[in-house]
Amino acid sequence: MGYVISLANQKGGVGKTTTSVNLGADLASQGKKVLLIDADAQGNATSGVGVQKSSIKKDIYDILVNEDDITDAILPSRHKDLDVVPATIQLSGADIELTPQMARETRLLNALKQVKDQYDYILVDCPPSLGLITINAFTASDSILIPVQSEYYALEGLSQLLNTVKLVQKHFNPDLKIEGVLLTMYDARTKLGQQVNSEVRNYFGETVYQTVITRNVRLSEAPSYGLPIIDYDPKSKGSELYMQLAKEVLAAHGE
Ligand SMILES: Nc1ncnc2c1ncn2[C@@H]1O[C@H](COP(=O)(O)OP(=O)(O)OP(=O)(O)O)[C@@H](O)[C@H]1O
Ligand SMILES: [Mg+2]
Repeated sequence: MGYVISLANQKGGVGKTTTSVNLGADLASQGKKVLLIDADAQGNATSGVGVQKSSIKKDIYDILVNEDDITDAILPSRHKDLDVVPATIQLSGADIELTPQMARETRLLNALKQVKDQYDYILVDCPPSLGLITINAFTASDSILIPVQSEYYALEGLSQLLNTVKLVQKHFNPDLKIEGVLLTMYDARTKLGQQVNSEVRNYFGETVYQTVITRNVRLSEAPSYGLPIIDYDPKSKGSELYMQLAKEVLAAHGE
């Protein structure tokens, strides 16, 4: 049965998509069957795994708003054992369109029931907001992985995020857990980086991964080639670190 992990933080540009794409590809490289769900209208996870816009017939908007069959939206990525449900700019109107609809929070949960047993892990790349799309992701998830950028105000907004988790636990998904907190774009040479690292560990304790993702220019280049880092530059530091993260995630699941 597929284990569903949402990658979420309503702060923009903290590494949600980079982590979704690379953790997804690395779990697949470790022999897992992975489905990556792009739940952001920017469609960065979609292009990041090499899916061409012209090959998209249905996308996550059709699943959430029209309740179309999710199997019609799933596409293979260029990485073995990594499939994707793409997103397009269409999704930008979904929050407003969903608002007056029935069972608007459980659309993704219901859609995933159909394909859950075909995957080991399902990763949902959330948008930088706590709106209905993120609520759908949390309602459908077993757990949430929170990327935190090693910058000033790293912890800002996290209490709001945790509050949304609590609301979803209360109303829709009592078993929702925090999978882990991941420090991203870390620069060990700066005092600030070290400070944020210890602040985040003080706040979240054991939940923070041992693996810390440092800044690595290869990680920012890979998406423009439509490749996860393991295919773009497997020997890079970024690739090594995301593989380490994948192993840490697997170990936490007893694998
Ligand atoms: N470890 C890293 N080293 C260098 N660049 C990185 C790293 N992680 C992410 N980036 C770059 O930083 C930018 C933001 O990352 P990403 O798109 O993963 O964040 P996000 O949280 O998904 O953003 P959004 O909130 O807009 O969806 C991207 O250009 C990405 O390539
Ligand atoms: Mg993103």
